[in-house]
Amino acid sequence: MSCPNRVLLISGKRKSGKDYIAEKLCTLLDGKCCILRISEPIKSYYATTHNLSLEALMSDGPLKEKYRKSMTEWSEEQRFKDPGCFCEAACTKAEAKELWIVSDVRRKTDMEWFKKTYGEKIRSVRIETDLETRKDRGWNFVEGIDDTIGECGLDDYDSWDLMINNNSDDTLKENLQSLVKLIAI
Ligand SMILES: Nc1ncnc2c1ncn2[C@@H]1O[C@H](COP(=O)(O)OP(=O)(O)OP(=O)(O)O)[C@@H](O)[C@H]1O
Repeated sequence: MSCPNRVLLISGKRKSGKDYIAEKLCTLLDGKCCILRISEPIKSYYATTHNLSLEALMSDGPLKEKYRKSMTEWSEEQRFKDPGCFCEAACTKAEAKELWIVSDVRRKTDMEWFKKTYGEKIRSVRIETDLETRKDRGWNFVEGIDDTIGECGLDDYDSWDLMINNNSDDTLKENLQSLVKLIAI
């Protein structure tokens, strides 16, 4: 496993814009970072066993929604055996870069694993986005997803290093500046 100087953990509700912010930040830091997704090893398994395109599962398209529930159930079984298994699998595959951005931290066990593994290198951000905006971006309440630990596990976490609003691009520049400051090595 390669070792970065900084690990930025991004959390937020579905369609809050975690990937969007991660990609904007990554582009701004041109070449110094890479984005990790804890969901990647889960989707990788699914793509292989269901003969699906991993790319389509990773993107913000309908395939991801179709399999989300069943992937969540399978991943819960794996986490029951080893809570950090997908965090570890995502890090094992990551490129050697100064900064890793983990764009889908969803559970307290994720936070715990990263803190235990990368200690002082960790910075965390929670993205807050209004319900109406998330709906405009395609979110709607799905029983078995939006009321589970994978979506609500960090709702009551109160030790974020930074909280940002992502309701529109009006605050994007300001948000990116705050993030750059936060990850200063
Ligand atoms: N500030 C923004 N301005 C315009 N569009 C945005 C903004 N933030 C996010 N979006 C759009 O909203 C949609 C959802 O964003 P994104 O996929 O980043 O959310 P997410 O939190 O990663 O969602 P999920 O948890 O479902 O993976 C995308 O189409 C993205 O382009």
